[in-house]
Amino acid sequence: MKKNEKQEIINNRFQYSTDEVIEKPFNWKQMLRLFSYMKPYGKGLLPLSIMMVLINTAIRLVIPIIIGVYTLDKALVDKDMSLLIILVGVIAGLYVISYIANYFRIKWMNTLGQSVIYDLRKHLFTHVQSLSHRFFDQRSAGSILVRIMNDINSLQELFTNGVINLLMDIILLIGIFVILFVMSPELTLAIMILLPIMFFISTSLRRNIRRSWQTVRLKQSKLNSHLNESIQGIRITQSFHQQKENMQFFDGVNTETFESWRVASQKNAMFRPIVEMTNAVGTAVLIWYGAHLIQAGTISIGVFVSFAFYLGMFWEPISRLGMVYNQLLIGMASSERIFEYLDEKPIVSETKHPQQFNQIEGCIQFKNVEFSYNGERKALKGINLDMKAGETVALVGHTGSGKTTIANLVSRFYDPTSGAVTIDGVDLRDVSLLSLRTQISIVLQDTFIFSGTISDNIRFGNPMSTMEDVVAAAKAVGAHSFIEKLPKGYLTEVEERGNILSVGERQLLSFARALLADPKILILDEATASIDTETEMKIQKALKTLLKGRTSIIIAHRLSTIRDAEKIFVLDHGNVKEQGNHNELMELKGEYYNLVKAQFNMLDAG
Ligand SMILES: Nc1ncnc2c1ncn2[C@@H]1O[C@H](COP(=O)(O)OP(=O)(O)OP(=O)(O)O)[C@@H](O)[C@H]1O
Repeated sequence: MKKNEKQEIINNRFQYSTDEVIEKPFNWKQMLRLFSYMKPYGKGLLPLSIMMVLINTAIRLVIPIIIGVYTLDKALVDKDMSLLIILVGVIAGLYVISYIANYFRIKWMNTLGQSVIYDLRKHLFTHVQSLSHRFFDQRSAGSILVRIMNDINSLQELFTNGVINLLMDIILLIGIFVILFVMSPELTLAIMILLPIMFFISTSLRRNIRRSWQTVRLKQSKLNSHLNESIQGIRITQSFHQQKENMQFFDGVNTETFESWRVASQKNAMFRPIVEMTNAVGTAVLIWYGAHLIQAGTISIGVFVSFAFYLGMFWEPISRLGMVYNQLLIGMASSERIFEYLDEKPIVSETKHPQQFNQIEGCIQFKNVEFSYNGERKALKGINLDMKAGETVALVGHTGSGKTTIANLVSRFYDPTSGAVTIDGVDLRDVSLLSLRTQISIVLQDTFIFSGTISDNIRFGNPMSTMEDVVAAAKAVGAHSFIEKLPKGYLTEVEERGNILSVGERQLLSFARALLADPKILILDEATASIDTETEMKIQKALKTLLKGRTSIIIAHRLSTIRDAEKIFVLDHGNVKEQGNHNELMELKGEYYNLVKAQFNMLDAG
């Protein structure tokens, strides 16, 4: 294979659904929404910071007048030394006040900015946690991370410096303009003629820059998705010795990110030279036309000097406004993406007055339930299921037949496309989600273990339970003996995903977790598919304890584990093909019989 072809294959090996470019014009409504996060500080930090800004700006505006008009034109011309000393003292005093005001402005603005970022991140994370499974089906974990971390971080600069700089610069500009105009309208107009030219050049750059920053965000999101996936899948990568290829892909994405940054910051950098060029032309106009006005006796030397001071001060806020505008553009792109998540409604939502499930029997019914994940292919095609309270029900069927989908609907991670799922006769759409999920525990084959101690993991569904409860639950499901052998027993720290534990041990842990949560309904998805016979026997014993007194749905490929189930549903392409207990179904000599026989033959052959 040619080198290029190989690179092409590598470049296409991972496809990440990147966020589409959200291309909208500058949106005041959105800005207001963003700034509404400052509202809680509207009576404290915000007015205090604004006050500091006003003090600082007023001082900066008044100093050139004192220097030009009073020091030069009065004290020096009149040779009034005592006035000169007073004026020097006043200027020094004003500078000290301005430094102090500046200190507090920076301090308070930083606190305000950090607080806004804290609130926004909290709001976004709380909201994302409440979203339905479909939201997470459609997005990579990496791209969600980018929004909660990077997009919010990029607003930090805007809230700590941007907003207040904007205010300060606008006041400065208006102030300077008014003062200049009062001092000499002709000279002001001569200099200001450059403003529209500058405005025109900078606006044409704006759109361009905005797009570039959006591209940067997209590339970053792709990079994050790949990083996240690479680390999660590192074991598979290493076992298939694909590190080099992975690195090549990473390198490609990394280079794209770098390139997009380069382009965006290059465009960004063009603002300053434009401003400086205008500054130079402005100074030339001032010297040429100002000298002419002095000669004509229209303005004094003091006014001319004040003008020079103000002109020096004038371009600085203009150039900073360009920077703030960029921050606003980055902020716009980020906030659009943040608000897009915040506006996402959970597709599984509660009615206005949902019913509380406090004490339930646990009788589950599926009535003509049809369901499709994507609106195209049906995962369930109008099925009817009847599970009595306290019954152990098994779902079997070939891969993709819809078993997990049934479990998803019982937990109401999705709503049926048509038909209804009921518990104790109540449609799940009318039940409070919290009260429903408190009644249900799910044990997945790929048990998720969180970073923390073993006991924290068992306690996950019932954080208030005592250590005695934790140990009792572990003993009941046969997990106690292996936990005891761990270096620190129940206090042993396990990292994310529980890598130090075997699959069977993780499963026993999740059984203990489920038992401690004491649910009325238990769902075991493929819970015993990947363990050895000895562990399986242990787990069978544990299961007996676990299933007692609960309605249990077991999804298992190992048919031996469901022999005792009161009812077995055999699924086929989203339909219920057969139902009955083990003996009835064996007698039927249908699909179930064939499945059992196939598995028996396979074991025999093995
Ligand atoms: N999140 C999803 N988005 C889109 N389609 C999905 C999703 N989850 C499952 N499907 C599809 O729905 C169908 C039923 O899937 P389901 O997970 O219920 O099968 P299953 O019987 O549990 O399979 P297995 O035994 O392999 O776990 C399959 O065709 C599957 O491809």
